[in-house]
Amino acid sequence: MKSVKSKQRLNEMRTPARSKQNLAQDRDPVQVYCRLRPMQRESDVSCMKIISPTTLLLTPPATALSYRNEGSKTMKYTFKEIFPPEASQQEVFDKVSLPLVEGLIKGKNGLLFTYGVTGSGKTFTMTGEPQNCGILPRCLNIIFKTINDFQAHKYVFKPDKMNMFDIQNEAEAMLERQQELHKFKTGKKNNSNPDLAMASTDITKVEGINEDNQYAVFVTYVEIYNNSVFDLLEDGPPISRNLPVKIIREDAAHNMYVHGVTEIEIKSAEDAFDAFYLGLKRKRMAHTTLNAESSRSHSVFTIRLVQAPVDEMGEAVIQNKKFLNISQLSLVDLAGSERTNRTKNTGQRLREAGNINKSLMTLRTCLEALRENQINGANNMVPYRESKITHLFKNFFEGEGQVRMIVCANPRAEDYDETLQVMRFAEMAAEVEVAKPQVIDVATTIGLMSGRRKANRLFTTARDNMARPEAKDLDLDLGLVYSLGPDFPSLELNSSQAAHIIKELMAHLEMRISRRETLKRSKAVKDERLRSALLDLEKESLEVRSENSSLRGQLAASERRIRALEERLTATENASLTHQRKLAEMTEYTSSLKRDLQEKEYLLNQNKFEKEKQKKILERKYNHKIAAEQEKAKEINTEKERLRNAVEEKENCLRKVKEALNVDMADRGDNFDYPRSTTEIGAQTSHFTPGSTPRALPAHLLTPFSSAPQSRDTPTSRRGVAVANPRHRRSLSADGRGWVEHAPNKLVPMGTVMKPSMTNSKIVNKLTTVKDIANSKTSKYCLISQEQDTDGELETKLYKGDVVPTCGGGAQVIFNDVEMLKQFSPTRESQRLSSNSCARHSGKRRDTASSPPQTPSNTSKKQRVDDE
Ligand SMILES: Nc1ncnc2c1ncn2[C@@H]1O[C@H](COP(=O)(O)OP(=O)(O)OP(=O)(O)O)[C@@H](O)[C@H]1O
Repeated sequence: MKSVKSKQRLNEMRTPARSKQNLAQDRDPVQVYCRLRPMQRESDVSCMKIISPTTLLLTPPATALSYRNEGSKTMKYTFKEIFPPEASQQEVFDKVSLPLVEGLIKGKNGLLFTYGVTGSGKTFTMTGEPQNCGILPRCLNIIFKTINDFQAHKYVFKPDKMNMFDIQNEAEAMLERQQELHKFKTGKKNNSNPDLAMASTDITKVEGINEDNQYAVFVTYVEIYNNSVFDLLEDGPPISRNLPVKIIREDAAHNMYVHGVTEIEIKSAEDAFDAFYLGLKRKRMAHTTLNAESSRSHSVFTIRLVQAPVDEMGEAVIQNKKFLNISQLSLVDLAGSERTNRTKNTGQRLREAGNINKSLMTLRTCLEALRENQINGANNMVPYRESKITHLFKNFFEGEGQVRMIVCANPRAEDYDETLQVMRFAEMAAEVEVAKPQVIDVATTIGLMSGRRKANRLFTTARDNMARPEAKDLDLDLGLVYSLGPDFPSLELNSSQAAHIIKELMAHLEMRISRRETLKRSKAVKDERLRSALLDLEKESLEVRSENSSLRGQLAASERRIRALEERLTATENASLTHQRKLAEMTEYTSSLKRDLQEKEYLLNQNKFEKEKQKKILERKYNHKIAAEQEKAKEINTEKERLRNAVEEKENCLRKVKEALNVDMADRGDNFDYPRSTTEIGAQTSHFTPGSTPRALPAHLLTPFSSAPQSRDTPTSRRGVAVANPRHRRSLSADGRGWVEHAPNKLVPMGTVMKPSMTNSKIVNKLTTVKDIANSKTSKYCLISQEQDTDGELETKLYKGDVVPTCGGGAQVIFNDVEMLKQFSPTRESQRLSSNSCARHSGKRRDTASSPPQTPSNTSKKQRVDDE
């Protein structure tokens, strides 16, 4: 009979659905929390104030509709708890969701939904952000942390497509795992998401897990859009316009479920995130296809935890579907409520808004009806079926479970009217009561002792340890496993087999009695052993105690020593502090010195830089000057070239004249022999050109008084035509530009008529300073010298040159002409003969083919010599 009863209890405990008899059960109100989001802009005005951890005050702004109707009447709303804008995700999770997860682990159902105006933070609260995850990822994390060591192998529990689960044995499960492995190898894609950073959130375990159960987690993710249910985890192509709409059905235990929904078995939090992100991705793709927005749909993520007890050996799951416990936690992110006339939506949006508002209104109506029924004991029909969302969660309100709601609110005044509606709904929802879930430990009802799995583990460890060589001397009794044997056989008494069943039962009971006796005996032996072990322990304990008291004495002495050391340490620390202070001062002083040094180094560098700059400027200037000098030298060369050309031209002219004269004389019968060429003339003139070879010039061009050339063979001489050489002036020829006349102190007066005279000149006897020639006025230089020739005649030479400024600021004299003045007596033969040598100049003698005219009046003769 006991077995029948336990069967009944098992059937009751399996699902969230409870029939009307639950009304008599303990009930809990729907727990409503409120979370305020931070204001987006500083200019936003808040219409809310938290006046206590549970009370919120709403003040209507002048722009609100309700202000027109009700004036500035403030409204107070009470919640289980209010989370201010600065509340963290962890805080919200700990207060709201952790108890639901604890319930789930213990086999209880839970429903959590976020409700609020669009943009009030529902999704932020439920899903969160990658680095600041919300309730959903935290739930997944903590569930897996808790059940990790007690998970069943994959496919041991398998959805039966009717909202229940089958249990497979290890071999079947392994076969399916292998098939899955093969599927993966043949290219099943991985949906891992980079946002999995959420997985790293550090969350501790939930306490109180039943260690004698094996667990498996299954998830589904559906979306309710325009009052149609879509499966977000369905395999296949991304959601298209032909969305397969799912229907809601009731299972054998009167639980509502989405028929044909994809339920994925999850083995780790990472797998769960993969599934969640796959759903999110499909949701976004679907919304893009449908041109919809995420806030326009309700999304429901359901975690189902299946647990079943392990057998008496503590190893495998008991292969009995009836022992399964299925608990579920549904996390619902409701679409944002809004007033259509405020958003001015049209077309598709208006339809969406209409559907959202309709489903939220249905939720409200259902809760109102429930509340009425609960308060007044009425039996009004609750219109769950009018909306998919209420239809799906009917069991939570009709059956057992914990229902929690987070009302998200944006405190800005703009949202006041919508927020007011949300608050009214929340107030009403908080009055609805839901039956407290009851959970029965199946194992105890069927006589299984707790700690089976632990015992099995210890047993296995001990057996493994015994196999180790160091344990061979140990006397261990692994003994019996304390179990009364297999399950009771079927106890259903029907007339035909009653005798047989009773017989079977008697045999079973006898076996159990004998087993009990054996166990008792074994227990007595073990008790005895335990007692002696305890005695040994007691003895050991006494020894330890005495040792302990001696150690205490030592400890006290040590403590005294430590105190003394501590005092010394304090004194040393004080001294150290003083030193540190000094060190800090010195460091400060050093750093100030360093700063000074750096400043000075900086100035030094600046000076250096300035100097470099100056140097560069000077170099540039100097280079300019050199370039100018070179330019000038080039000009001079060009000028010289021009003059040379002019001389050549004139030479040509003269040659032509000479030829003409020759012809003329020949006509007249004169036989006058002129030199044929300039080489015959022998007189050479050279311009001063640094590095150039002196060029030949006809002699008659070199002498100011040169007459027509006369042949030596010719007895008669004839005066030639005086030709003016523009370059070679005769006496008084110095032009008017600034001359420096450098003459010896005592010039011998010669009493000549052809006295060189230089106007605008400066006479110096000695060049003492550079300024004598290096100034802007001086451009010519003349050095006058007097010597005696071999005949004792006085010879005056004028070395003439151009003063050219140099780039260094000085001047150089380039000698380009020598004038010579010489007197001799016409009566002296020797003097006459030597007249030819007059054309000679120190080291550079010129031979003139023609002699100057031998006239008495022409006693003074001047010859020009171009010299370097
Ligand atoms: N408590 C909060 N702290 C910081 N930011 C928040 C908070 N609540 C909401 N937000 C921010 O506000 C914005 C809107 O939030 P969210 O998308 O969660 O609103 P919603 O109510 O889900 O909107 P909808 O109904 O349109 O989907 C997001 O950028 C989110 O990051």
